[in-house]
Amino acid sequence: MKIGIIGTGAIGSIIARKLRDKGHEIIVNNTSEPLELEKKARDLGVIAATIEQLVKNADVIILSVPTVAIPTLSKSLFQNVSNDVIVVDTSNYYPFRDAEIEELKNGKVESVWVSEQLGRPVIKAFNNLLAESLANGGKETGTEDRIAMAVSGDDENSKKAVSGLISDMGFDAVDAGTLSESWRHQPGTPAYCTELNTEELKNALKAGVKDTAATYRDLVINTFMKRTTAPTHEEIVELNRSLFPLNPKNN
Ligand SMILES: NC(=O)C1=CN([C@@H]2O[C@H](COP(=O)(O)OP(=O)(O)OC[C@H]3O[C@@H](n4cnc5c(N)ncnc54)[C@H](OP(=O)(O)O)[C@@H]3O)[C@@H](O)[C@H]2O)C=CC1
Ligand SMILES: O=C(O)[C@@H]1CCC=N1
Repeated sequence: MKIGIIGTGAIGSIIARKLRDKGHEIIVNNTSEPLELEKKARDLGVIAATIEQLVKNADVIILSVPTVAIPTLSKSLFQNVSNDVIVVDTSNYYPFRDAEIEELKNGKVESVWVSEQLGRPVIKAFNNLLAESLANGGKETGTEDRIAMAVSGDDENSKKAVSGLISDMGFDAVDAGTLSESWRHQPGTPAYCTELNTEELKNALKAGVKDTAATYRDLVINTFMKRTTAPTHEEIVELNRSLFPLNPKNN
């Protein structure tokens, strides 16, 4: 497929490399000047494009930027993009990092808000695994205990297509329902950054509680901010798992 990735940070870069390796044609954009963007694209082994070229030429557009950057995208960016083009949102909202966004602080489902900002439907995916899991946790289809990733949205065919890309990256995809249900894999839920297999993730998605998610999200951040050293990947996964006593992967 022809895949446009907006944002070449931790997540955009990992997705670009992995899907390139699976034979997809990847075009990327970020906020850098053209020469720097070209260099980034060369390093990733993909093609650089302006954001306008990218949205014009991709079958799937993966938006992988901080939440706070989403309202800064041009309101006309997707105006002439066909409805057949799938837009995927990888974002997670962290108030301490992404500024105060009243609607999100008041509980609006994050990807519903993103969809409203862009003025078109989105599929939510690639948000409930840490960069380290995405980079190194992938396994071949059918491998025992393959890590699963949640995918939500309102169009079944789009979810199937994105699930195929998730599998290409080495993960099982679990359909988490409609976009309005996608809070079930936001930060602070049992499905978030807990590295579960398919059955476990299905149960974790069911067990989520919307009203407590923001409190758990902030508890994790505050716990790590009190430390003088950065947490390891294992420590982040362990703390997220420990928030939910029923997590089957708790020690
Ligand atoms: N890190 C993680 O473990 C995970 C992160 N996420 C979510 O995915 C998203 C991306 O995360 P991550 O990769 O870590 O973020 P980074 O900060 O590493 O990268 C953000 C990227 O977005 C680009 N960018 C910002 N604004 C724009 C814009 N207006 N137009 C084009 N590009 C833009 C930046 O460009 P430039 O390079 O020029 O600065 C950069 O390449 C976030 O919403 C995050 O919450 C989801 C799962 C896990
Ligand atoms: O979305 C994010 O940026 C965060 C970082 C740790 C997990 N997800």
